[in-house]
Order: sequence, then C-alpha cells, then structure tokens
Amino acid sequence: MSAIIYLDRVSKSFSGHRVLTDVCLAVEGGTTVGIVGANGSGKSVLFKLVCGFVSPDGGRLTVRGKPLGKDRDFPENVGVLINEPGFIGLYTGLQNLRYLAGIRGVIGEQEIRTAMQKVGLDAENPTKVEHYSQGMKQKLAIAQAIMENQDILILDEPFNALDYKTYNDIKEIIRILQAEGKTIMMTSHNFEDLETLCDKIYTLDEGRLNILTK
Ligand SMILES: Nc1ncnc2c1ncn2[C@@H]1O[C@H](COP(=O)(O)OP(=O)(O)OP(=O)(O)O)[C@@H](O)[C@H]1O
Repeated sequence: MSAIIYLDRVSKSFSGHRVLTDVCLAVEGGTTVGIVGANGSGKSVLFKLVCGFVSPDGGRLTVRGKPLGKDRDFPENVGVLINEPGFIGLYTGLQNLRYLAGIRGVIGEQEIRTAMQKVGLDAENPTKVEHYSQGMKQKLAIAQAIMENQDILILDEPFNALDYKTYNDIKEIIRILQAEGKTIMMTSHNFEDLETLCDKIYTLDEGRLNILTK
C-alpha cells in the first residue's frame, strides 16, 4: 500500500445522523486531491477524520501506514487549515505564529519567518491581527498550516472570501507547495480551483465519496 492517506469503508455519524458512509480513498504521496460537495455534505468531517480531530465509527483509516482511531489522537506532521484559527486579535501576525508554534515547540523563529515570507506577509508588520483584512488573515492561517514544514496539508476552503489578488496569491502558494512535493487534500466551492490544482477530484454526495475526474 503506497497511499500516504488511506480510508477503507470509513463511516461517521453524529447523534444517529449518518454523515459519511463507507468512504474509500487512497491519496498517493505528493499528489493533490480535491473534494467537492454541497454545504453540509461532510467535507470538513472527512478532513477532521484525517487530522484525528474526530474518530471514525467504522472502517479503517491510516496516515503514513499508522492507524487513526480511538487509540491514536493526531497523525504527525499534518498541517491543517480548517475554519479560521483562533488568532489573538491584539497580537501581530508574527506574535500569533510564535504563540501557536510554542504549543508544539518543534520550530523556532526562522521557520515562522520563512512561512510568513512564503505567504507574502511581512513579519515586521506591527498591525495587530484584529485590524488584518480577510485576505491577510487567510494568508496567516496558511502560514500557520505550513510553518512546521508538514508534508501533508489539509486545506478546507483556502480561497474563502478572498479578493482576486489574494486569491491568485494563494493559488500560487499552493502551486509552490505542490512543487515542494507536499500531499494536499483541499476543498473549494469553486470547481475551477480544484480543476486547475488537483490531480484527482472526488464528490461527496449523501455521505458517499466518488471519483469525479482524471
Ligand atoms: N461535531 C458535530 N456534531 C454534530 N454534527 C456535526 C458535527 N460536525 C459536523 N456535523 C454535521 O455533519 C454534517 C456535515 O458537516 P460538514 O461541516 O462536514 O459539511 P461541509 O461539507 O464541510 O459543509 P460546508 O461546505 O458548508 O463547509 C452537517 O450536517 C453537520 O451539521
């Protein structure tokens, strides 16, 4: 099995409401996989399963060959953008990333600054995050997701609510991450984004995942 992320008949329900049914997926290392689906179809739940934020009810889920489930909390080395991280408004971007980096303590100042540079944010900018634009916040969220140089990236709606310029900037950042060999799972409500960036696209419909193209 060469898949870096592997789901075999994974199911998930909340309070008896089935969200995912027998989901099978094999994501090869270094590829980008896109998921499309209506609002509430379970895209975020699927991503949270892969990140270990929620546990599957049934089936088998492995990341780099290691099973995730009740006994194992978080897979190692996975960068995550799911919803907007809870940044501290009164801190600058740099201060926020320092704070978040301190939680795991695996990177230092240089890696934080490199991540900010990659997304086009000035580490010396004294602006507090409460005064950041939506695009700056999204870039900071991506910097947070990539700063530990994780080789798997989970990007839930990375293009949400962006102006055209920032949208293109973030597209370019994703292309650079792809060129670096990252394995990426992403969603977007704009199918064109996925078409241009993804090696494979899947649809989530009534809890079932099906391959769409390529
Ligand atoms: N922790 C939870 N407890 C109960 N229900 C949940 C929980 N998380 C998700 N759900 C439900 O699971 C379903 C799928 O939600 P999810 O957030 O994965 O949808 P989505 O496809 O990401 O939607 P969107 O495109 O709107 O972001 C929804 O009905 C949601 O209410």
